[in-house]
Amino acid sequence: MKDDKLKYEIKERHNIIHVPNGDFIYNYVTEHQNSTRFGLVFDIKKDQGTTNYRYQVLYNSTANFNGTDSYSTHIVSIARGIDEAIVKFANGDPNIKAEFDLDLKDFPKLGFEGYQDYIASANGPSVFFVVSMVIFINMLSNIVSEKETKVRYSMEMMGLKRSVYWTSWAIVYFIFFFINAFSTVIFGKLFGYTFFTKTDFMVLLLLFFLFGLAMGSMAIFITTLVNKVKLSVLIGISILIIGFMFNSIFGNDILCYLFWSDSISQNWRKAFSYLIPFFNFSKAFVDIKNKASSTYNVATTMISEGEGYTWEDLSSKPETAYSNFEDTNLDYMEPTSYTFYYLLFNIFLYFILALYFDNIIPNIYGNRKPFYYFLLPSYWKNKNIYINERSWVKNILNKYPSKINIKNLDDDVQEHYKYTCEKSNKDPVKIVNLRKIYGAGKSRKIAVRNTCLSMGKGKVLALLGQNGAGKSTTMNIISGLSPPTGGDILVYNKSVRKYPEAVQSELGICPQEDILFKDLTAIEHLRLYSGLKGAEDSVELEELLINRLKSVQLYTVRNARSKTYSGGMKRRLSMIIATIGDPRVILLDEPTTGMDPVNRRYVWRFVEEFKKDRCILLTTHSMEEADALGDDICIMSRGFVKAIGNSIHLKNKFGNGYRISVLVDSENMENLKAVASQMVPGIHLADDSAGALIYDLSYQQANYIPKFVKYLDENPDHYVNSWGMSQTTLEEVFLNVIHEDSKRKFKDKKEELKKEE
Ligand SMILES: Nc1ncnc2c1ncn2[C@@H]1O[C@H](COP(=O)(O)OP(=O)(O)OP(=O)(O)O)[C@@H](O)[C@H]1O
Repeated sequence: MKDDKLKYEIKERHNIIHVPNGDFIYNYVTEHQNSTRFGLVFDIKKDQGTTNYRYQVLYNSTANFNGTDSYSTHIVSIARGIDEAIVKFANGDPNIKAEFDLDLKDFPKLGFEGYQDYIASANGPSVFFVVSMVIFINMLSNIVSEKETKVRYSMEMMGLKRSVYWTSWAIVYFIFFFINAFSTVIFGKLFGYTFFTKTDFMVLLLLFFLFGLAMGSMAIFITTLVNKVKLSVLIGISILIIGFMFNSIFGNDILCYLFWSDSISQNWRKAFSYLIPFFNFSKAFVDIKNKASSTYNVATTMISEGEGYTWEDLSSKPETAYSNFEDTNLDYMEPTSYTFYYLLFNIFLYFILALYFDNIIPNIYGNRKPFYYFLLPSYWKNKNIYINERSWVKNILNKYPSKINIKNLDDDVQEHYKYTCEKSNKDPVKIVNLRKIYGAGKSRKIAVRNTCLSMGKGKVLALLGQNGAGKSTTMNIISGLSPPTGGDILVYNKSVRKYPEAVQSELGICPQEDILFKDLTAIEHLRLYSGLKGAEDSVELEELLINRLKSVQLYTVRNARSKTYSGGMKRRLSMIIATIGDPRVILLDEPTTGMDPVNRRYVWRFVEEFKKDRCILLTTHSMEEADALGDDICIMSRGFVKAIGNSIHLKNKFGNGYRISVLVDSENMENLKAVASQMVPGIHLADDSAGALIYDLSYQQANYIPKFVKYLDENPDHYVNSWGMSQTTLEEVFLNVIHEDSKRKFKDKKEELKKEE
C-alpha cells in the first residue's frame, strides 16, 4: 500500500509538492529521511455554511541547523503565512467563516546508522596513526635501553656485528608491524567500517604495513641519537602528539589536498613526502577513504555509500579530489601509488641514516668513526689486520711520545717500560704510551698517563688502584669501547686503535657492572654468547657450558632467570661469560665484588686453572685476591703506573718487613720498650695503645729478629703476656705506594703542565 502511494505523480511548484494525503507524507519522509523540511496537512470541514480550516504542520527536527524545532522562527513563519493566506482567502466572503486550528507534529524518525563508520573514516589518519605509534615508542625504549644498560656493547665486545644487530631488530619489528597491519585490517573489516570493507585487502595491508615500517625505521634512526631511555620515550611521545595533531588537521581531505594545489609551494609538499611518514599515511588514507567510505552529506544530512577502492585505483589520481576543489587548481595531484613509493623511500632513508649515524655519533664511551668513514679505502677493502710489532712500537713511540718524565718513575716501572718496547718482547699484549683524557677545558681529566704494560701468556696481571686510578678506563680502551687519546695497544698483533673489532674477537670481558638480560637464564646467556662467538651447537659445547656453570656453583640455578639471582651469582655468571668462545685474552674488571668468601674461592680456583695459555688482566680492590691470583701486580695511582712486580718483590720493596705485636700489662710497658730498643736498634713502634705494643721491623733489621723472638718466647722478665708476628701484607704495600704518590702529586702536576706547554 505504501509503495502504491509512492507511485503518485509528484508535481513540484515553488519547491512545494502537492501530495494526496497525510499518510503519503508520513510514508515518504520515513522512506526518504532528511530530504523534506516541512509537511502541511489540511483538514478543511464545512458545517452549516461555515468552513473550518484546520491544518497540521509536520516538521523535521533531526537537522537542528535548519532551525526546524517547534519553537523555531521557520514554523512560526509558516503558520503565520498560512493563516494570512486563509484570512485573505476568506476575507469578504460571507459564506466562509474561518476557524484556525494549528497542530504541530515532528516527522517520523528511523534509527540513524553509520555515524561510527563516518567517524572512523573522518578521523582515521590520526586514529590509525596512533596504533603504529605504540610500537614506535616501544622500539625507542627497547633499543635505547640496550645502550643505556650497555648490553649492546657487551654483545659487540663478544663479537656481535653492528649489521647483524640492526638486522635482528629490523626482523623483530618487521614481524610486529606486519601483525599490527594484518590485525588492523581484519578488525576494521570485522567491525564493518566501510573504509575497510569496501577496500581491497592488499591495498590496506600494504598501507598499514609500509607506514609501520617507515615509522619503525624512523625509530631506529632516533635511537642512534640518544643514549637515555627517558629521553627516547619523551621524543617518542612528542612525535606522537605532533603527528596526532598534524594528522587531525591534514587528515581532512580539503586541507590534505591543498598540498597538491598551487596554493602551497610544492617544495613543502616534497619535503613532507620525503621526510614525514605520517604525512604520506594521511594522503593515502584520504585517497582511499574518499572512494571507499560512506560519506555524510551535510546539505541533505544523508549518509551515502562509497563505491569501493580496488588495487587498480592505486595508479590513478583520486577523482573525488577535484569535486571538492572547483576553484582550486590541483595540477600537482599524484596517484596514490606515489604515496606508497614515498613510504618506501622513508623506510630506506631512515634505515640508512640510522646505520650512518650509529657509526659517527659517539657512543657512551665516546667511541665513533670519522664522518667520512665510508670513503676510506680500508672500509671497503679486505684489510690485513695483522701488524708487525717492531714497526708498531716504533711508530707509536714517534707518534705519541711520552708526556711524563719516565725517569721519575719507580725503577721497576722504568724497567717494565723498556721491556714492553723491546724488540725481543714476544708477549701477546702490549700497551704502549697509553693516554686517556676525558673532557676539555675546566672539566678536562687525565685518566691514564702514558701507561706501558706487557702481559705474558699464562699469566694474570692484577691491576690495583684507588677509585678513579684509571683501571677501568685502561680496560675499556683494551676492549675497544673507549678510544685512546694517545698511544695504542697491540693484542696478538692487532691494533686496538686501528681494528678494535679484530681485537675484540680475541677478548673475553667481564665488565664492572653485570650486563645481563634479566629474562634469560644462566644457560641461555652462555648459549647466546657462544652463538655470538660463532660456536656451533653441539653436545660438546653443551657439556663445556655445564662444566663452566658447575665450576662457579651456578649449575643448580642454571634454569632460573638472571633477575632472580643475588649480586654474587650475577657476578659469577658475568665471569664465566667472559670465558665463552675460548678467548686468548680475558679482562676481568672486579670479578668478585659482592661475592662471599666461599664462592670467591671457587672463582679463584677457576681463574687459576683457566689462565693456562691465556693472558688475564684483572682489576680488584681485594688485596687478598691480587695476592692469590696475580702473577704480576701493578699498582696505579692518578693514571700513573706506580709499582709493578710479583707479590713477594713488592712486599720486599715497599712493605714494612715484619710486624711484631706484644701484649703487656701497663706497668711493664716502658720496661719492654727499653728491652726492644736495646735488642733491635732503630726498632719502629707503630702503636702502643690498648695494652699492645706493635713494632714494625724492616728487612734490614731481620738479623735482630731471632734474638728478639727468643726473648719474647722465653719471657725471662715476665713482662710479656702473649705475642705474635706477621709478614707485611699487600695491603700495607698498597698503602705505602699510594702514600708515597700523594707526596709526589704536586711535583708531577707542575712537570706535566710544563711538558704540555
Ligand atoms: N666517561 C667519563 N667521562 C669523564 N671522566 C671519566 C669518565 N670515565 C672515567 N672518568 C674519570 O677518569 C678517572 C679514571 O676512572 P676509572 O673508572 O678508570 O677509575 P677506576 O680505577 O676504574 O676506578 P674504580 O675503582 O672506582 O672503578 C676518574 O677520575 C673518573 O672520574
